[in-house]
Amino acid sequence: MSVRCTSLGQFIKEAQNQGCIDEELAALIESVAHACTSIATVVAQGTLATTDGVATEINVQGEAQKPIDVLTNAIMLETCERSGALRGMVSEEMAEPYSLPPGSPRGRHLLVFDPLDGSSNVELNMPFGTIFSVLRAPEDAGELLPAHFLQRGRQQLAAGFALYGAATMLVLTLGAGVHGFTLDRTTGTFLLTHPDLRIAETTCEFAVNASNERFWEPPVRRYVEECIEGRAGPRRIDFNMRWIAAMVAEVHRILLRGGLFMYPRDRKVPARPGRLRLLYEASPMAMLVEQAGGAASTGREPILDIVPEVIHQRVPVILGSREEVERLVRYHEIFDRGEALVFRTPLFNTRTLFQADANEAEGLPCR
Ligand SMILES: O=P(O)(O)OC[C@H]1O[C@](O)(COP(=O)(O)O)[C@@H](O)[C@@H]1O
Ligand SMILES: [Mg+2]
Ligand SMILES: [Mg+2]
Repeated sequence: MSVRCTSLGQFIKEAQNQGCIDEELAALIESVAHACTSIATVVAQGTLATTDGVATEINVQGEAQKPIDVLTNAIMLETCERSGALRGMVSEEMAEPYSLPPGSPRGRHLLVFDPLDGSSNVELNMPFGTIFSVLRAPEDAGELLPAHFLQRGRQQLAAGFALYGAATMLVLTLGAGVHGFTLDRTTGTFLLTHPDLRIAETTCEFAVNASNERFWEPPVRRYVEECIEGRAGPRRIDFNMRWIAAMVAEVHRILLRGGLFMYPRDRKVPARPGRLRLLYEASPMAMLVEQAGGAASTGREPILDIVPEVIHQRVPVILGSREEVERLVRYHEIFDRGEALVFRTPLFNTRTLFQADANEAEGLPCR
């Protein structure tokens, strides 16, 4: 059978036969894929899918909750609670964990998701997606508690996202590589079109919301400044920049052609350390990126090592091609040791001896 003919169902069955996943997890992944197919059908209707695109509520994040956020959340809940694989779910759109209704078949897993990532793109007909992560439920089957979801990213059993673009794709890891499936709309089946995705180790493309530059910490400012200086700067290479405003689409691009994505720590909202949520944005994406040979860090620790404190916790995110993430981590280390990070200011364009030496002294490759 050619690779292009392998369906998601066959792929999951094969993983089950090889002992990589059990029957319950297989059923859960099928349910998530089914939910994403339903969401793809709904969002393909564009603004016709909901009566209006105006925010109705403020969610637990303090962000405007649009009708399409509510609708996609309901599709995820209703489809996945029937899988027989779940004890409960956490969603970006719900303040508390969701317990299965009485009588629903129960299982030993927890599902965590962002039903619509990049919701500001919806009314623009630009790409957005759904992010999900699967955790093991604790053995004791008592009342479902938020604490049950507070597991390190390394404990994820599976993670992935659906991208609703011109084509709908499901990108998945079961802990052994990353595989991309494209929805065949004629049959409603996901087909394996991108097996074993690997992130290029080096890149000259980065993605960051540069309008936040004044709120960043010095290591991030130095990194971006060096990229922007291009061939004339210490990196000696011209970089390209992208910003789609949907993490799903940024990570998808990075899986296909390398790159760096970050939503770093900033001082824009001093009370929060980052914009993206750990459990259902940063952790699943970090698992995918690591499984594809890339790296994912806050700048100070690997995202997958963070022990969550609350279910809607936010963290800084820097992920993608390994060499670039490692460079940013080194810049954070230099800064945290109290050593100066010197900038060439655009106004005076000064190149200090320290900066020229610093690159060589740290062994940073000047390309
Ligand atoms: O362009 P901005 O406003 O900085 O925000 C973009 C970021 O916000 C997000 O859309 C947040 O996700 P939600 O749409 O789920 O709130 C990320 O996907 C993206 O990286
Ligand atoms: Mg999101
Ligand atoms: Mg969202």
